[in-house]
Amino acid sequence: MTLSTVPLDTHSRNGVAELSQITDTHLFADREGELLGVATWHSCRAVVNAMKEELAGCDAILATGDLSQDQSAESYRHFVAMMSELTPPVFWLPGNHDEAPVMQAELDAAGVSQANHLLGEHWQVLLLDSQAQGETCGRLSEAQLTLLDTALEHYPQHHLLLAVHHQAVPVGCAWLDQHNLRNAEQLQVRLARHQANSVVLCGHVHQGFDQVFDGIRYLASPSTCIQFKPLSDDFALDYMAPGWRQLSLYPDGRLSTRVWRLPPNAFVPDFSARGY
Ligand SMILES: Nc1ncnc2c1ncn2[C@@H]1O[C@@H]2COP(=O)(O)O[C@H]2[C@H]1O
Ligand SMILES: [Fe+2]
Repeated sequence: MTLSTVPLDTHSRNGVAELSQITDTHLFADREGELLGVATWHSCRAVVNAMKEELAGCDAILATGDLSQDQSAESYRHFVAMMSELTPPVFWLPGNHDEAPVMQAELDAAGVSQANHLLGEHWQVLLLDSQAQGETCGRLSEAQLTLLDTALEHYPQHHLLLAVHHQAVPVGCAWLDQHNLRNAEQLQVRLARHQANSVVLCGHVHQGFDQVFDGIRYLASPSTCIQFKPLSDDFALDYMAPGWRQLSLYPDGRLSTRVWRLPPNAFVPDFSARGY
């Protein structure tokens, strides 16, 4: 496994790289398929429609896993069909619900980039695979950690946006934090040695999150379908609407970001559900 690098062209002003993140679409082969009362194709459709309005100047879109709920080829085709409506190139990594070979085949066939490293003038974006076969939690293999080592060795002055499906720090939901990135410290020791800024971006937790631990900023983002309630020990859904994240990467290493959401009460889930 080697770095597959593509240029991160900054079409926007003053060398600022503009990215968007879409995550945890949980699509089914059947467009009417529901996850806890939310028809995930329809909620993803609505998010993508809303995203389109905000993509002017966007340089790349990051899809951070759990794209499928049923691991079907058709579910990935639905994803690709929606992404093909967007102008910026899309880059992806797998989540615990994904079936990586099926996903890879479908995304390859559709020409979605397999690159795992985007290199701009001041920033690099690295997409890592944290899937642990058959498990809900995540783990970075030696091969994935080597990718990180290589990126940091080759581009020590570049600020790093590291995208990975699982959360590397607790988000404060006990039931979700048991499904975390198990060897997060392997990542953290490497980022601590990096001379430039590091920001870690994940999906998986279906909620907005933005906190700094030991000088590293950790971001998580809403799903395009169901949302999990922040700071709940037991499984709990949230009233917040589906959404996505927008990120601006500045030449001096600053990163500004915001979460966009559909209007309140769009795609209300079944609040009696206790899990899936
Ligand atoms: N009630 C529950 N308790 C613990 N884990 C759960 C529960 N319900 C679902 N999960 C798992 O937690 C995961 C969190 O997000 P995912 O979409 O990856 O998939 C979810 C399920 O695999
Ligand atoms: Fe997940």
